Amino acid sequence: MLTVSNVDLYYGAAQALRGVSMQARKGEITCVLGRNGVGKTSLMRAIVGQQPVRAGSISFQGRDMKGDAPYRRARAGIGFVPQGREIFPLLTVKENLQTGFAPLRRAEKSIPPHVFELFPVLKSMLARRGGDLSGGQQQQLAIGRALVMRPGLLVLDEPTEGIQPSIIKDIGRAIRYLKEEAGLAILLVEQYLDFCRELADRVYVMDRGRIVFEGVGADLDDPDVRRHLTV
Ligand SMILES: Nc1ncnc2c1ncn2[C@@H]1O[C@H](COP(=O)(O)OP(=O)(O)OP(=O)(O)O)[C@@H](O)[C@H]1O
Repeated sequence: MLTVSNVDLYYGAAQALRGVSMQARKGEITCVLGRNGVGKTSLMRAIVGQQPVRAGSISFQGRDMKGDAPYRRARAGIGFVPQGREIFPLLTVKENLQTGFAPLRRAEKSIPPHVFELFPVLKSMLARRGGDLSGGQQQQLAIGRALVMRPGLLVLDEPTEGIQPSIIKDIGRAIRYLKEEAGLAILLVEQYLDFCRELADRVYVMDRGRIVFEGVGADLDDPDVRRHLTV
């Protein structure tokens, strides 16, 4: 389980997170929603160690992670699919997947079969360059690369952004499989409300650096919650 407690995060003098507390549990999908610029990406970057926090604590499976570098968190089981995917355009699909080997022990350096079962397109495109894939295929590759690290927690920052509906369905199906069959904890940032409502066991809504609502997927129909999400 991931536990974030009272986290403050600053960019220079500007405070992006204000006393943020939340949890993501094994076998559950936790969605973080909110308008543009409210701090969702900052929270994900704090969790995976890409952005230092000034106060508060972040623990995963009972271990304090706050001062740990990103590779240590990856090794501890935190996988990250960043906003914009950040795949390597000049490396092949296979090489992109193999970059996920970095935190693994020698005996573990293989691509788990469920990566190709969830995203068969990756298998048929192993020799293609990442940059030649469509946006949706790149998103599947970014998820596949995170799965190569055998995470216990998968953090996804807006996986449906700019993706065509058929691939959004595939990604939704994959996320549900990873929760139900692989027992992962899933933490998902989303702007796409219907996607969250369908998938989420637990939702957090952010506004101006704070968590302003905590509930379940069905609560997304509540007008008070909608108020925080409409521009
Ligand atoms: N590297 C940075 N340097 C300075 N300010 C930043 C930086 N990254 C984000 N911010 C600011 O921090 C605040 C929160 O941004 P963040 O990207 O976390 O929000 P978000 O909810 O993820 O937005 P979006 O939905 O647009 O991705 C914003 O005011 C943003 O301008």
